[in-house]
Amino acid sequence: MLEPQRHTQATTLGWFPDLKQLALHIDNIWLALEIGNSRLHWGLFIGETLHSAWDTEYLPKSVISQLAQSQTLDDLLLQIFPTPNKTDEKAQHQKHTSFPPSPHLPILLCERLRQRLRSVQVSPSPHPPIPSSPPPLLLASVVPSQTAIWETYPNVQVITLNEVPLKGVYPTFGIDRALALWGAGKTWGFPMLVIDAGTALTFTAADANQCLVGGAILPGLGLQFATLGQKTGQLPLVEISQMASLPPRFALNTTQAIQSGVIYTFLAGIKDFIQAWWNLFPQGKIAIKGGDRTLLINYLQALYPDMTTQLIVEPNLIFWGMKEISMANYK
Ligand SMILES: Nc1ncnc2c1ncn2[C@@H]1O[C@H](COP(=O)(O)OP(=O)(O)O)[C@@H](O)[C@H]1O
Ligand SMILES: CC(C)(COP(=O)(O)O)[C@@H](O)C(=O)NCCC(=O)O
Ligand SMILES: [K+]
Repeated sequence: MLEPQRHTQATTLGWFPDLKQLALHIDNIWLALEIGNSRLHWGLFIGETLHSAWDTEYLPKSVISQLAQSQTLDDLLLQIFPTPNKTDEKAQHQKHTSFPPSPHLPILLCERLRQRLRSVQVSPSPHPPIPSSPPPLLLASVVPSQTAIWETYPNVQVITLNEVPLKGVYPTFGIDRALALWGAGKTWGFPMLVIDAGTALTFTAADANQCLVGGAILPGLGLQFATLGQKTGQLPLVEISQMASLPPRFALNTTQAIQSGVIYTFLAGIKDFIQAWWNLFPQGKIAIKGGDRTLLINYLQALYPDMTTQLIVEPNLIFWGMKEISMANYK
């Protein structure tokens, strides 16, 4: 399987060839926010470089209105990631769930950036300007109630479907699917199929002409377990985290029977879509994203190793799509 280093690692400041060049970009810090049905996905960009990416839970309305008052980037990042005091560090960490990099990384890196910039002479000003009051926020959301809350942020631009140059889309097509497909295709080429293992599992494909072929939507892994737990009289709520390895297919207890039913049909369904895709486009590429991508890839690898080597795993596809759109807007 390909996990391209260039994209999946949070780019460190060292990525910039020299500090003067970095200083030129310091005014060009912007935040990308994708609102999914489970949580928020954040990207911190310096110019065209994705500097870091992380996930948080939905933020309360009160925090969002405070963000609008932020005078500096530090203020803003502190709102998104309140600095935990020593006693409730663990609680804070759990509240602001994230994958690595740590939620504090942007703050630490911004501080490091400031320190380094202070030591660089950049004409005409000895201290290059630090971005003032809320940096631009590029927003893509599939949750209208959340979009409404974030529209109160002063420097927000909500991306709509007509800004994504993908051809042949239908009016109710999800902006997350459009951006992920666009980002993947622009990065690795078309034809492209994106599999998003998020709240919903989605398949979304475009042909060599960058035209939507179509796709499919079904309940994601978490939703499948949750629905069985919630909508039946005597099935327990099974958590994904309880499944340390593939369960026996023919299970002899309830928990494993649920795990087996959900996971084996999930994987078989994905395999079937992949094969159908390759029947249509033998050279078609496939990229996988979403909160359950790692689990999925590990199990796909165990069951169908040959197929898995051809999959591109990339959590930040939507941010590549957003970057393309923002670059096009500036041209
Ligand atoms: N800390 C977490 N919070 C929520 N979901 C998580 C977390 N870690 C892993 N997941 C998995 O991610 C899936 C949701 O995927 P994600 O891409 O975050 O959703 P969305 O983009 O729809 O908000 C869930 O099925 C869950 O199993
Ligand atoms: C299918 C989705 C619910 C997926 O959302 P997610 O699981 O990523 O939160 C979202 O893309 C959406 O609301 N789409 C609109 C319908 C469509 O794409 O046809
Ligand atoms: K998503």
